[in-house]
Amino acid sequence: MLHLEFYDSDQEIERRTGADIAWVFDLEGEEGFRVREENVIQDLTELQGIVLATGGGSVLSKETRNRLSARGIVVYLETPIEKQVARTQRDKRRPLLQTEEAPREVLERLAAERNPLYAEIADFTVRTDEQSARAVASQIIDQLGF
Ligand SMILES: Nc1ncnc2c1ncn2[C@@H]1O[C@H](COP(=O)(O)OP(=O)(O)O)[C@@H](O)[C@H]1O
Ligand SMILES: O=C(O)C1=C[C@@H](OP(=O)(O)O)[C@@H](O)[C@H](O)C1
Repeated sequence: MLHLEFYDSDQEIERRTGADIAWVFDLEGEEGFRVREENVIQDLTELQGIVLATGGGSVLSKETRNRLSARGIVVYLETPIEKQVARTQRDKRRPLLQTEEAPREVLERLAAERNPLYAEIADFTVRTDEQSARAVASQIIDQLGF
């Protein structure tokens, strides 16, 4: 049976810094966070036999996009804005959403900038709004042909 190790770029940043993501944003701003994110993804994409969940903003880096495309099979988990709003509304750990601006507007702005970048590197896309996380995972496994 195939065994894949799971990594998450945010968790890896938190492990290396000993700080949570919100704290990294507070101390170093988004710019500092993005440098850390790029470095972590550079290291993790050197590994084999892993599943890597990246932060949603990681694709803003061209180097990261190139590394993900070159080293892995990229699955774009597509979620409509409506669902993104619902799933994040009680979560206080997302610094980009802790602003005066309405979450929906922020999410729409981020989507407009990022969706073309997700599309650019995705090997395939799975919608996450119509099914449970388990069903999404099973659909990905089917698509991969494992
Ligand atoms: N397919 C799904 N069905 C229902 N809830 C989901 C699904 N996928 C994610 N969620 C929920 O949405 C929230 C955000 O998910 P998360 O995986 O943290 O998103 P991301 O890492 O992309 O920001 C979590 O509370 C999670 O349980
Ligand atoms: O979209 C973004 O820019 C971010 C998404 C977060 O990760 P998730 O996509 O796992 O929520 C985390 O990296 C940080 O708060 C910034």
